[in-house]
Amino acid sequence: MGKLKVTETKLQDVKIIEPAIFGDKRGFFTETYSDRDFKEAGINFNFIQDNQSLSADAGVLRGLHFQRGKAAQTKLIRVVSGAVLDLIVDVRAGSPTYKQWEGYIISASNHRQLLVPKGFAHGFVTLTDNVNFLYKCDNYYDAAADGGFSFKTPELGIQWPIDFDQAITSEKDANQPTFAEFEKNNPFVYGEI
Ligand SMILES: Cc1cn([C@H]2C[C@H](O)[C@@H](COP(=O)(O)OP(=O)(O)O[C@H]3O[C@@H](C)C(=O)[C@@H](O)[C@H]3O)O2)c(=O)[nH]c1=O
Repeated sequence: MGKLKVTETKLQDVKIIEPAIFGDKRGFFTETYSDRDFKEAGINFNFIQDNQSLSADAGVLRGLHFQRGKAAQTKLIRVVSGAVLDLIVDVRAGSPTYKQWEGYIISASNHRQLLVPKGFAHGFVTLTDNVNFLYKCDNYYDAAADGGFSFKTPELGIQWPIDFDQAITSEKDANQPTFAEFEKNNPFVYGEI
């Protein structure tokens, strides 16, 4: 039995990973990332950048984001304080789950990690104050390749657990193009990224 519990999701190539947690009277210990164990579990990426964001309040909404072209990123995300609803959309044209979305509760207490493949738009909304959100990426940040579309995407039927009037967002995210605009020049093709 491996140290990692890996669960497939309804979205093609998206996995939830739960490392072993060793609890005792002091608290717990866990290996949050072992290159060997992840590769043995079939999760074989060359993660080269680690990111952290702090969202001070519940109701912060970041997304929906991706990097285009050669700068596309696989992300391995987790939360070390608080809780989020992490929400991703498969935007790989030709994917069996194209345009499908799913939300996952990722929290400090459930120790879940989410593997977000290249060609997914990614975002999250904080469900608590003081969310420290960590993620590994297999490609460097490239401001020129940074992209996104609006979290308000009625055509995708996304159900965010928040009233958009209450969401705390960046200026950039408040002014992202619509999904329909994004789709006219969708750079992601299933099997080619
Ligand atoms: C993402 C990123 C941002 N930055 C800089 C750019 C900017 O000045 C500042 C804040 O950037 P943003 O507003 O884009 O940060 P944020 O809205 O938190 O962006 C992140 O959102 C989540 C949902 C993701 O999926 C990530 O890939 C990333 O897009 O940090 C870097 O230097 N390196 C990075 O890797």
